[in-house]
Parts: sequence; structure tokens; C-alpha cells
Amino acid sequence: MARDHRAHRARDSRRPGGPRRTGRPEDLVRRTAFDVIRAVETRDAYANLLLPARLRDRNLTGRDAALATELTYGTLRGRGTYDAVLALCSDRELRRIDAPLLDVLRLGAHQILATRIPPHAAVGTTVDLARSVTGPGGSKFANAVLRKVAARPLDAWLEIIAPADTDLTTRLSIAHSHPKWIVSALRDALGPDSGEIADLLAADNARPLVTLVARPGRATLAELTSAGAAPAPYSPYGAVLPEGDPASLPAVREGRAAVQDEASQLVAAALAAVPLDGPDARWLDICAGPGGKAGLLAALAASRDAHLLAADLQPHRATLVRRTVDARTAVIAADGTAPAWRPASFDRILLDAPCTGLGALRRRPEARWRRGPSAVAELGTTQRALLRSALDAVRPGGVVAYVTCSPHLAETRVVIDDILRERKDTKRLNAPAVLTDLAPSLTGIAVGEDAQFWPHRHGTDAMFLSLLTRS
Ligand SMILES: C[S@@+](CC[C@H](N)C(=O)[O-])C[C@H]1O[C@@H](n2cnc3c(N)ncnc32)[C@H](O)[C@@H]1O
Repeated sequence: MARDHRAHRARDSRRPGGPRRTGRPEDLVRRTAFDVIRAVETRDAYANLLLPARLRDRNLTGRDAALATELTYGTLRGRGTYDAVLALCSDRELRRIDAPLLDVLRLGAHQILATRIPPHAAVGTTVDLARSVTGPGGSKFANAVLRKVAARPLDAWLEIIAPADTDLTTRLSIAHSHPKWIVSALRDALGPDSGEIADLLAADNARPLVTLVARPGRATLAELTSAGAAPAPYSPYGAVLPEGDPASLPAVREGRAAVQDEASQLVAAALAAVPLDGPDARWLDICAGPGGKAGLLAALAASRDAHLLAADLQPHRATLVRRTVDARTAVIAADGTAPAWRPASFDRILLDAPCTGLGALRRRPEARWRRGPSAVAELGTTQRALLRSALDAVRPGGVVAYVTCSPHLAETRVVIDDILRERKDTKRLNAPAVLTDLAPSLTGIAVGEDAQFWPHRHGTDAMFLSLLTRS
């Protein structure tokens, strides 16, 4: 994690935390980061949803908003590394420190070790924050701990907390701030000899580019590029916005384009691109909420006179889908494992299954700390039930796309292998071939006949795609 921050620092002169011109209230910036971090801890809030709301409430914009975002996301991501440093700088075990004060210390450690904020300023402002959060006792303790943190740069700390003679998984877990079980799972998914795990973990800690999708028939790539975006490397509908607020683009404001990871675009587009014999008029998105892929599928369906039915178990998520798709798309709240539709009645089905989200750690900084490995088995039951249901709902000769935003083998290939063993009427199609027809420059995605995207290889989320058909 740390190495990334330093590389980023050298490259990016716009990095938050540099000399300030606005004279806006820095303490409100830190307080906002702290409040969001606490809400993530105490009430399972999502930083990417709560932070923009807090920035709006508190009227923080421009450099202040950028700094609050960097401090919030950086602290949440780096928690594992910072805790290892703090444990050596504190005379109290971390579990004996009041939770709010520990979050203040993490916020301070992030500023000291991974931003351009001068250490004395980082210590001073964090001690002030500790005083306002916990009173004078907490501020003295924070002062003592953070002065020790500031005694060494991150490189030197890493040599102490993650020494070269530690086993690889533990060392990478501490240095790149990922729980050990996630490092193990990602190593398994990459393959034991890949040698790419450190690059992957570093990519998980980097800020993703903002990628837009131009929904076909509703917006064009030219419209996005004329507004300052550049064509995305792979997706025929994708554009990368180098800076600025996506909502400033009329196409985004009007819902004709949207922010969407490039791999998410490609897996939805791949489902639509599989050649089919026979009818091709009825499409289903079983797990559609909040509606990113449904937005693209609905537009593709409309361009071919097909109809999409979008479903989600959660009524509020079905409502979000309704806001995304056009009026000709039907949206229902329904349990995909107890279908509200007739068997064998769809030509194309997307099953974007609920999963651990280990492929989207770049966007959800807190996600890595939220679930433990037991979630994988729990989700596996639902994933299999939904896939059986999808295969029942597709007509013979139709296609089901099984998608996860996780590369964990137990959520991807193992699920598909189990279902193929169980169902003699079902077979895999060649997903990488369909994807490379759409995006000829795409390489490094094939895992047998399935496809796996990677942040460090493709600059996308780690989406998995298997395409299945039944007789
Ligand atoms: C990975 S998300 C889908 C993301 C969505 N396809 C998109 O691109 O925006 C998984 C969704 O599955 C839904 N879900 C979970 N269990 C379900 C079930 N039994 N039936 C239908 N939807 C379910 C969740 O509510 C969640 O919205």
C-alpha cells in the first residue's frame, strides 16, 4: 500500500494535502473524514455513499472535498498497515484503546505516512481532533503515539512490520493492508506461480479512473469524448474521464450515460453478443439492483427490439433499477430463487450474483474489513440456487451469463464446475472468445473457457464471467 502512495505522490502534483490556497476549514475536513470512518465502523455505512452526502451537508468542495476524500479512503484502505505501526508505537494494546480514539490515530498515521502533509502539521491537527473527540487525556496519548509514528518514513516502518523473512502471505497482508484470508484467496485465483499478487494488491489500493458508459441508442462515445473523456481501452461503449465531476456531463445527468467500470460493461455486452439460433426477444436480469448492467442491457435490448425484465430481491434496489432503465423495461422486486416467471421463457439471462465483492476493493475501501471468510460459503449457497434457477428460466439454446465482482475461486469456477456436474443439460461457452470479439485488444482474461478481469492487468474491477447454454 505504502509503495503506491509514494509513487502516486511523485507523479501527482494535484495530490490532496499539498499547499492550500483556499484557507477553508481544515478541521472540518478532518472531522468529516473521521465522522465517515466512524460511521463505517459503528453502523456499517458505505463510505462511497455517506461521504458525498457529508461533503454536501458541510459545504466542502474543491480541494477541501478532495482532501476529505483522500483522508477517508486512504485511512480505511490502509488500516491494516497503520494498525501494525500503531501497535509498535503505543504502550497500550490496540484493542484496549477506545474505538473512536483508535480511528483518530489511524487518520493521523495515514496523514503522516502516506500524504504530503508535513508531519508536524499532521500530528498537531490530529491531536486537536483527538481532544475534540475524547478530551485532554486522549489528546496527550495521541500526541505521544503519533510522534513515534512520525519518527520513521513508511519504508522504514515496512522493514520492521513486514520483514523480508516473514512468509509471503503475512508480509503482503501487512504491507498492502489486506486481511490474510483475502491475500490467500487472491493468490489462489491468480494461480500459485503467477508472481502478480503484489501488483494486484497495489492496484487494489490505487484510485480507479472514472469510466463512463455511453448507453447505446441514448448517447454516443463522440458525445462523451467531445466533453473531455477519452475512449476507454476495451469497451466499445466506454470512455475515461480524466478529471472533473461526471455529473457535469449532460449525458450523465440525463441518464443516457453513467459511471460504470469497463469490465462491468464488457460482461453485460458479452451476454448480448453471444450468437443465438432462434428467438431473441426476451432477456432477464435476475439480480439487477442497483442497475448498472441493466442500464446497458436495456439499451442493447431496445436496439434489437428485445425486452428486458429486471428483477431484484430488495424492493429499494428494484426502485434504483427503475430510475436507470427506459420505460419499455419491466422492473420487479422478486426472489430469483423462487421465480416469478415461467421456466424456459428467456433467451438471454444475466445472473450478476451477490458475492463478496473482492474484485471491487478499489472502489469500496472498507469492504475488505467487513466480511470474513465465512461469507464465501454462505454466499455460495445463494449463488448456486440462483444459477440453477437461471438455467431453468433460459430456453434450450439460450444463454446465461454468470457474473461476480469477485475472483474468489469458490464464488467463480467452483460454482460453475459444481453446477455442470449436477446438470447434464448445461455446457460452458467460450467467454474469452466472445469478449475478444467485442474488444480485440483484450488479453490475459482466459481461465479455460471462463473469463477473469484483473485491476493490475486491465485497470478494471476483477469481474468474472462464465457463459452457459443448455439443451
Ligand atoms: C452484485 S449485485 C448486482 C449488481 C447489478 N447487476 C448492477 O450491475 O448494478 C447483486 C444483487 O443481487 C440481489 N439479490 C441477492 N439475492 C437475490 C435473490 N435471491 N434474488 C434476486 N436478487 C437477489 C441483491 O439485492 C443485489 O442487488
